[in-house]
Amino acid sequence: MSRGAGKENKPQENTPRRVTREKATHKIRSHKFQSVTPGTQPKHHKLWTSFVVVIAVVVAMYFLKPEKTVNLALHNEVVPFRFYKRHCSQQLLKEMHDYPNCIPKQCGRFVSDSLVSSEEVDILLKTAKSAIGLAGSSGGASIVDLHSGALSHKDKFINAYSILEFRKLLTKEFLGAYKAIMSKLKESIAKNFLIDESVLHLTRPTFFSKISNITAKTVHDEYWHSHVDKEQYESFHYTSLVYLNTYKKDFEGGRFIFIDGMEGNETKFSVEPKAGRVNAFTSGHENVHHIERVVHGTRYALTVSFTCNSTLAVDTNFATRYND
Ligand SMILES: O=C(O)CCC(=O)C(=O)O
Ligand SMILES: [Fe+2]
Repeated sequence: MSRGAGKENKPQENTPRRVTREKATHKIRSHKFQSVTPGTQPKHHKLWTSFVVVIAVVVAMYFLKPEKTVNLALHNEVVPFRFYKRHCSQQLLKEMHDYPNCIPKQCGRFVSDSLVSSEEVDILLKTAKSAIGLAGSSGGASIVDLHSGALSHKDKFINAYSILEFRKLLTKEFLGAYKAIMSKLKESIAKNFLIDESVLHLTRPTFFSKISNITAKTVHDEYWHSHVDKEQYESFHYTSLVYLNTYKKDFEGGRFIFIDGMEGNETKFSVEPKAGRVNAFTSGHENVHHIERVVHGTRYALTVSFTCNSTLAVDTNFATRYND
């Protein structure tokens, strides 16, 4: 371990290392009570110093080891399509037992910048800003779910459909873009997880989110905890996210992070949000994730969920009755 000790007790040919180490230890012990001449440092002190330094470095390296973060998609690159395969978790397979045709033939995650057009993103972002702007959480995270009408308001939720201005936001242009995006997401999820599209159903919550660095006031504002979507939202089997604005340009922090592996030996995969980018994945334990805290600016996204359970399906024609 210590270079000094190695030199001083250089083992003879055929001398087992263990014996040599014992000698070194003995030597150190036998010097224990020797007096020290001021200004000089006895050899055993040097040995101890080196030993302590080496231990400190090893401990520091263990605790300060650089996090293994792989970039799945950077904000300043164009990702036509990128798939990262994962083994399906046992929990997900067990839970999907009742929906055999809906079980993914491969689990994992994919990112695509080519599914949603910039015109569609503009329409979604404009509506998300206006809708959440009608109320909004007093903490850092607000949502509006178009299907249930849940809209964050201070420290609770109100029904957005009770607000006339909200209903007016559901224009034909917006609903057309929303429906088109839903069907592209569904098609792409079915294609990439190798299932038939007919077994997938849009479900809720499917919602716009707005995140800023305002201090959390309730648990609903604490968006940064790592979680499994299947546990957080029971209806989810497949999750997709459409980012409506861009990391580094519109906000700092707020990257989406997949966390693979056991605690202490994790590998993280980051997806940097970018306007129009889709991030989709199977909703089980194979895709534990969290959002990094937003430290500056405002992040907007749309969470879209699909279920295999047809009794939990929601309709994209949800708003037509309010819009005639
Ligand atoms: O907005 C995101 O990037 C992720 C949101 C999320 O993890 C969730 O809604 O469960
Ligand atoms: Fe999530």
